[in-house]
Amino acid sequence: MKVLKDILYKVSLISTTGDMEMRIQNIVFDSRKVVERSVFVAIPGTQVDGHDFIEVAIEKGATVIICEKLPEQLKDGIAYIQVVSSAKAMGIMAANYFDNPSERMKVVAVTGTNGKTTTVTLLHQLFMEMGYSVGLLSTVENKINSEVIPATHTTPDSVSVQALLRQMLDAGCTHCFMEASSHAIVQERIAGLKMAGAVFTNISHDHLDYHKTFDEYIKAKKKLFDELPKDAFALVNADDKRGMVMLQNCKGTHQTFGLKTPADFKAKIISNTLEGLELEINNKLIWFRMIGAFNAYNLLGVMGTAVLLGEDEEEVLRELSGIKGAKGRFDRISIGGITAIVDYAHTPDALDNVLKTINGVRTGNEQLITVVGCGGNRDKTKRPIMAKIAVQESDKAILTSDNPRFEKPMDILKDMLEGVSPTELRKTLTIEDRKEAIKTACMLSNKGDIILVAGKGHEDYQEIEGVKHHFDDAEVVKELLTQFTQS
Ligand SMILES: CC(=O)N[C@H]1[C@@H](OP(=O)(O)OP(=O)(O)OC[C@H]2O[C@@H](n3ccc(=O)[nH]c3=O)[C@H](O)[C@@H]2O)O[C@H](CO)[C@@H](O)[C@@H]1O[C@H](C)C(=O)N[C@@H](C)C(=O)N[C@H](CCC(=O)O)C(=O)O
Ligand SMILES: Nc1ncnc2c1ncn2[C@@H]1O[C@H](COP(=O)(O)OP(=O)(O)OP(=O)(O)O)[C@@H](O)[C@H]1O
Ligand SMILES: N[C@H](CCC[C@H](N)C(=O)O)C(=O)O
Ligand SMILES: [Mg+2]
Repeated sequence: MKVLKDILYKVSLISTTGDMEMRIQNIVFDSRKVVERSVFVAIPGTQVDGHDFIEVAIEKGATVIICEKLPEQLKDGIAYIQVVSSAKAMGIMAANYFDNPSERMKVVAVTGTNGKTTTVTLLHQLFMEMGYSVGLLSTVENKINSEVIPATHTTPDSVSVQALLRQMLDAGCTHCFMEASSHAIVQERIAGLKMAGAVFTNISHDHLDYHKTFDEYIKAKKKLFDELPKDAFALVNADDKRGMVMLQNCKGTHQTFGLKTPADFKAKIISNTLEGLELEINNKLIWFRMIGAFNAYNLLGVMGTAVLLGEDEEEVLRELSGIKGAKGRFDRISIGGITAIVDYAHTPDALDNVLKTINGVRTGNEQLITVVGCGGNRDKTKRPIMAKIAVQESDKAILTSDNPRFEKPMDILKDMLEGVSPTELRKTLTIEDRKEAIKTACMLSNKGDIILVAGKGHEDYQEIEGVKHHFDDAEVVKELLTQFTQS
């Protein structure tokens, strides 16, 4: 058990009332999870305000309340701590509670619209191959070396982040590679973390439902770099025009990577096929198993990070050359002469990149059929753009459901269809049921054809009205292709 005043170290306080020597059990931000002697942190959210649950939390046993606005009536025996930002205070308190694990490890955060999971997964695999004990926080899974801890978010809440880092430290980890989503940065889920470095992959259209404007979305990513300490490195994609924006107010060491503009870490694409990428780096030709020009950026981000963490560039490239990447990112399934690609592209830029990659390597004699949908209760403005890209860059597009969440799938499909011109409707099908959509793509395919199933990648569920039903694109594709090519 910890003492209250100790976990408040470095928190910006407005006022305190009550016994600062109080012993506390844990830190919670959800009144439903309060136990005896909990610290309850009241956070204003997107749905409700945590301040409305202060009384309930006290009834359940909370003895410390962290809040931005003090309740009108203060209760005896309870410590009330007023702070500027409850979310930020929670991150710092969680770090103190777990004895600041990030100060004893090298933690690198990766942000950007696309490529975060790929970059951190490659880094995790690379450092494991190089003999380190390594932690991973990612959309697909969290890991302590090879032990998998299921992930619920791309970046967990700050208490979970610190608890996981503590477990990593206890397991001997020297490094942790983590994704920093824009939601997490704004919601201060990474407050209290000491970063050894941060990486910016790129920024393109996504999450405008949450950030409202593209400027606000850029600001969210930039906050990660603004808050880096002096001894950290900031590695950004120089070919993305927002790369330099990230560095504007960054105190850390500025470093860049790129394929087009001069950069500290640069490469040239020599060949790009469905088998992999050949890159020229520092006058050496190196073969990688990753597919698509966009992965050249991810590889450069990984190489730059490893070198900035003090690793030998030659060894890094040797190991990186053999690594495969994250699940559900350009996964190829070949059955009966038909190639299916399962990919997590769920933004316009990602879909465009994946389709351009496929179009760049195909012969043109085969058909390319794309099956894609858009998630419900997420940025609506990306829907027509994604449909337009799918239709324009494929021979046939089958628009279908992704995770409809609490929206009606047909409403999402209507938004998508807004992006398809009347002439392109000829090559567009709309099939709400995702399995039927994949089945139709398989039935329409002949030997040599390519099917892209985009949007869900590694996800093994389809979320409908709050319930996650088992659904795995790769599994469905394998089952149907086997059925059709054998009959
Ligand atoms: C929109 C969003 O990001 N929401 C996150 C946010 O919840 P919120 O602000 O909506 O919370 P709220 O329901 O309004 O409640 C406010 C406060 O009252 C508390 N409360 C609420 C009810 C109650 O009875 N008692 C109580 O104490 C809540 O615990 C909370 O502290 O804070 C929660 C705790 O950290 C997150 O779980 C939740 O993620 C939701 C589930 C979510 O879907 N988030 C997605 C959009 C997300 O974060 N995605 C990014 C990746 C995006 C990407 O880059 O692709 C991620 O990092 O995963
Ligand atoms: N560097 C990149 N630039 C553009 N597109 C990319 C890049 N890397 C990956 N992609 C595409 O974006 C998709 C998602 O990649 P990845 O999962 O690595 O991104 P992410 O940033 O972690 O996404 P999320 O925000 O959902 O966590 C991939 O399936 C691929 O289609
Ligand atoms: N991290 C992203 C994942 C989107 C994946 C896609 N399948 C969807 O459900 O929209 C989000 O929460 O917006
Ligand atoms: Mg991710």
